[in-house]
Amino acid sequence: MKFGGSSVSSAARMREVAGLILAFPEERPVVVLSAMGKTTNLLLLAGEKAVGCGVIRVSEIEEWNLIKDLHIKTVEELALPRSVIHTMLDELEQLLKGIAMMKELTLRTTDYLVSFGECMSTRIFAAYLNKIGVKARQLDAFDIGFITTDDFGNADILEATYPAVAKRLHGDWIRDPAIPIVTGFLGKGWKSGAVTTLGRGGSDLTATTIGKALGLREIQVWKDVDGVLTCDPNIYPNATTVPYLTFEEAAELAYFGAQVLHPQSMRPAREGDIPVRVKNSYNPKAPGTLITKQRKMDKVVLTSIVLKSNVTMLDIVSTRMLGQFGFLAKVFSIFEDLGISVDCVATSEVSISVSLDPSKIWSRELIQQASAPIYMQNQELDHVVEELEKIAVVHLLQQRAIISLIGNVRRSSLILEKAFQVLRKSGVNVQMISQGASKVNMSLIVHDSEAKQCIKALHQAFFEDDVLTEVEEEALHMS
Ligand SMILES: Nc1ncnc2c1ncn2[C@@H]1O[C@H](COP(=O)(O)OP(=O)(O)O)[C@@H](O)[C@H]1O
Ligand SMILES: N[C@@H](CC(=O)OP(=O)(O)O)C(=O)O
Repeated sequence: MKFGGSSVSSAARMREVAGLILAFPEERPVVVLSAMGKTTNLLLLAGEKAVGCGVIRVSEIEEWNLIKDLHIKTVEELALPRSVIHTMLDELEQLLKGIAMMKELTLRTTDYLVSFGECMSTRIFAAYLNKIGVKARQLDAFDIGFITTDDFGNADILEATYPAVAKRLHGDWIRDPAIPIVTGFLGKGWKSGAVTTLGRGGSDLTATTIGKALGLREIQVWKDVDGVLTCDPNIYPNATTVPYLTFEEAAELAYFGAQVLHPQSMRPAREGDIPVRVKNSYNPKAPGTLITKQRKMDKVVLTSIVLKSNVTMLDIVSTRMLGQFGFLAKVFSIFEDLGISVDCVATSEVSISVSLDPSKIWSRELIQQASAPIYMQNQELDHVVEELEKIAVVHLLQQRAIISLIGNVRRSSLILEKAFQVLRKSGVNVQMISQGASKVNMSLIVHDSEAKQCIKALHQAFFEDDVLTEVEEEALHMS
């Protein structure tokens, strides 16, 4: 069972979560927790401020004080001794002073800094369960076998993790049975031995990794929404719960920007064929979303609409210095060399249009907060364009958005017909379309400023107009 930051944001929420775990007394759950509430963001901001504020003023950093007050208040309200987090808070303050002294914050130090969030939430929660008579054991993921690449900020879990984690959790249980309370989001770099993080929202991946390692019956991820919804409720509040999804649909949805699941989190669940249930810790009676290998698709047209904003597109037209194969290979080798990942692709004989994954071009944290400063985006993009211009004419299109229509591939013509009808009525011009042969995702690129309005119009047409048009009825009958 994984509980996200919103589920453990206060003492009251921790009591609720304890209640949810105890509601299944016959189960032997493994619990994964994220940092309390917005602690990860606060730690990142505190770190950035420490770089420039000087050692003496560290104690005045607003975010540091918010973190300290929240954790102390939680410990007090749960009637736990302060010693539960005392050492952690002291170490965290020392670290912030160290950053202030060095006047620099490397990616490696950033990962160590944000790890305090999960290290504290799990210590508090395990102490609380023990206090109410439920035997629990706090575990730091980086100490129990989560071995990752050394890509600080966005590390990948290595294969060796599965046997190591299984051995440790089994061993612990046999020696001294207790509910494991594991830090989400964290790992240990295999070369550096330092703490790494799995990318924002990475606790989902921690949970599915444990699920696969132990071959569990089900993985539950508890959030603050009734499951995976038909679109982001912050963009359009009429979004409704999607009751069933396949791993493939969920992975596409997450990869193309739905914040509700970590992009890589479906992989271990799919490999281990372990169902994932997304539930709402604020509304536990709601059935949530069940994600499995297969589901009945005959009545399914569209499943969900996802938005990825702040996307950069490159329109690359060959100068014909290379043949067609050589051209495509060269373009992709440039992206590979610069470590840039491509989301959508459309090609013709002599040109290729691609959209670039914003989180791979510049720092994830800056993207998370808002858009990165323009000078920073441009510096990194200039380099790509410079390389590409050796073989092509390149047009850079910024502030674009990818609208992904996740749905039934066998209904793709129907979905596209309806989508284009809606967009035409809204006066929106689609700038690029991308669809794989057997994929569940059709992506449309529009201007960022029009994207939210498009999502609303598409949602209304696909999910709120109860009467299916003639075309749809016909298509459904033909199946
Ligand atoms: N398609 C979607 N379905 C559900 N939630 C979504 C979707 N797209 C974006 N969200 C946002 O994701 C949030 C839940 O994800 P997250 O913040 O990572 O939860 P947690 O911190 O509890 O793990 C929701 O509160 C919602 O605002
Ligand atoms: N605390 C980390 C990891 C995580 O998974 O968080 P959440 O479950 O609250 O999205 C983050 O904010 O990215």
